[in-house]
Amino acid sequence: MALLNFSQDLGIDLGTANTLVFIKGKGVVVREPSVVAINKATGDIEAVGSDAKKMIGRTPGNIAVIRPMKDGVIADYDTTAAMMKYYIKLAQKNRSSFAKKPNVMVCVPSGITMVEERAVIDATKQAGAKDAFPIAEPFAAAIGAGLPVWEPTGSMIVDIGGGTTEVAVISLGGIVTSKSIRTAGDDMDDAIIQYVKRKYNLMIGERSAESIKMDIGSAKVPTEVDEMDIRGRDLLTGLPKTITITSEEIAYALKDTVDAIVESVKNTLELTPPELSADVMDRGIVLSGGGALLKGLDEVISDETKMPTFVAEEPLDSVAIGTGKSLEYIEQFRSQSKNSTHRFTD
Ligand SMILES: Nc1ncnc2c1ncn2[C@@H]1O[C@H](COP(=O)(O)OP(=O)(O)OP(=O)(O)O)[C@@H](O)[C@H]1O
Repeated sequence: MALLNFSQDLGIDLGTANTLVFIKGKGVVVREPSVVAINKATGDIEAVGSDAKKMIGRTPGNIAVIRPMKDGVIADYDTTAAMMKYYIKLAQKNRSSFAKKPNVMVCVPSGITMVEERAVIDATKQAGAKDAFPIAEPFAAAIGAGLPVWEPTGSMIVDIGGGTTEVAVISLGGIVTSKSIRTAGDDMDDAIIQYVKRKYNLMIGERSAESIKMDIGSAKVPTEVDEMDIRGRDLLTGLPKTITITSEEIAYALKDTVDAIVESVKNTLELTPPELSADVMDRGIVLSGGGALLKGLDEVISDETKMPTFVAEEPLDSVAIGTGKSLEYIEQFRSQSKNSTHRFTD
């Protein structure tokens, strides 16, 4: 019975774009979009994750597709709790009915307010956690990217997600300087939508904008120009129309967002004590999160800061892996943080 009665603790990357669940000993077992489709009449959940994401922009009037997280924090509490419950169940599908509720390490942006953080803790408990421990996202990302966060040396991480970009310099198990801006991948998609609308009078959806970004998007004007056909609704005639767009145009559309990200990295470096800056100079800046996959972003950051810059090995999984690895320090989190990341980030 003792074996059946064990609890399998979880690490959760509750992201604006994607939610990932990590189980100790197994690694990342759930990797799904943070999207839920709800029947407006009954309130029932129709689909969660990739099935719900496919419905974006394609639903009949009675179904609403919701992205319950915005800018890294909970925008729709009940839907977030329901989504987490679904993913926790999915992660534990072979769990014994005698197993105890899991403790959950869940990431939150470093710029989160106390109220926003409390909502994440409560939603995680409502979703089935025995106890929930918030961990600052850049700290988790740095652990997941394999940086030596516990050592007396400066490690710099830039985590670019869907809703937030988190920049932090970490040493001796704590965040020394950090900056969290609510500008990231979603803003890139929006910039592409606005550019196509302004230049071509063409309305495209957020899923199309995201695939343009992933296929031909880049942080700087590319030396070899790519082209892509995109379809949308002509705002003048109201009819469907196809246009061809170039990677040069997309780099131009993304410029303001990329500049904001670069600026946040520079601001953090300016506030970093000199010894730690010297460490970062030696070891380089590490980029994580899906936004790190934007072509040329590492080069632009390196050019602008004059620091070597690398993309983490599995940028989309770094935060989840970090929350999972932190489960080993759960007692430390329990006594030190008393459920607040603010002690780690202040
Ligand atoms: N190849 C790619 N090129 C550019 N952007 C990409 C690529 N792959 C994924 N992305 C973007 O990465 C973002 C999602 O990253 P990630 O899953 O790390 O975010 P998140 O953790 O859900 O968000 P947040 O940390 O802000 O809450 C999306 O905006 C997605 O479009």
